[in-house]
Amino acid sequence: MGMIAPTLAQWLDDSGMSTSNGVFITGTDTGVGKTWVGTQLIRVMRVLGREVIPRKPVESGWVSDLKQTDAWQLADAAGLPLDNTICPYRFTAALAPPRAARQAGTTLGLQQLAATCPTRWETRQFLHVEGAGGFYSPIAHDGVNADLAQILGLPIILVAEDRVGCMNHVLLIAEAIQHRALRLAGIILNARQTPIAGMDNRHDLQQYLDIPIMQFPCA
Ligand SMILES: Nc1ncnc2c1ncn2[C@@H]1O[C@H](COP(=O)(O)OP(=O)(O)OP(=O)(O)O)[C@@H](O)[C@H]1O
Ligand SMILES: C[C@H](N)[C@H](N)CCCCCC(=O)O
Ligand SMILES: [Mg+2]
Repeated sequence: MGMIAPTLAQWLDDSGMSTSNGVFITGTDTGVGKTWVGTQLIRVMRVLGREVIPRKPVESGWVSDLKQTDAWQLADAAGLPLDNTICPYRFTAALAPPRAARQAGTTLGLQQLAATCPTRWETRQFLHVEGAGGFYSPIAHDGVNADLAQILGLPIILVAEDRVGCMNHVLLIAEAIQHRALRLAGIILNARQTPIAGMDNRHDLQQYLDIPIMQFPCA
């Protein structure tokens, strides 16, 4: 994280995150780096003096090796042990949460997921909520990630994999966020693989979006 931290701290300022009460982290897809980026964001928020309250309201694809779970990684970044408050709904099937829940013989509603998050917290604290999958992925039997973001009313950070094809996904989601009158605080273009020569999605997207866009390097 060493190299990225100062840039990330600046980006958190530009996006208003460093003074926000929290964030809903969404993605253009599953596996784009919401947890990867999120853990680094949490660590920088702590350096900036905030106490982070991590939440992964539901995690499907839950594995017995706890350190591989999103919930454990978010808790660890926040300096907390993993407990049931951080991620109370855990399903082993690596499917969309409502289907994974059904396979486990239960159902999961949006209000149950919203209730995993505090309704009040202190100014020094920062609520970090990671959704499941992408912005329009179903997250409960009665709604998609966007609906949960709307109930929580938190500003949104959109994570996309920095590759050819991501601009379409980013712009579609930016429009959906605007349509729902939510606030898109910033975008992170995460290079899970070495980007191909000549590509500059940050520059190109910035022609369309007046919000801070940051690139995350491939580790
Ligand atoms: N910049 C990066 N460099 C190298 N590996 C990365 C990078 N970003 C993410 N990864 C790896 O890619 C995989 C997917 O990332 P991550 O789990 O953060 O995605 P996600 O969006 O949180 O997925 P999910 O929808 O399951 O929550 C992980 O194995 C992670 O370690
Ligand atoms: C199992 C995976 N890693 C996520 N937890 C769930 C992703 C659901 C995506 C559903 C979809 O948009 O088609
Ligand atoms: Mg994740």
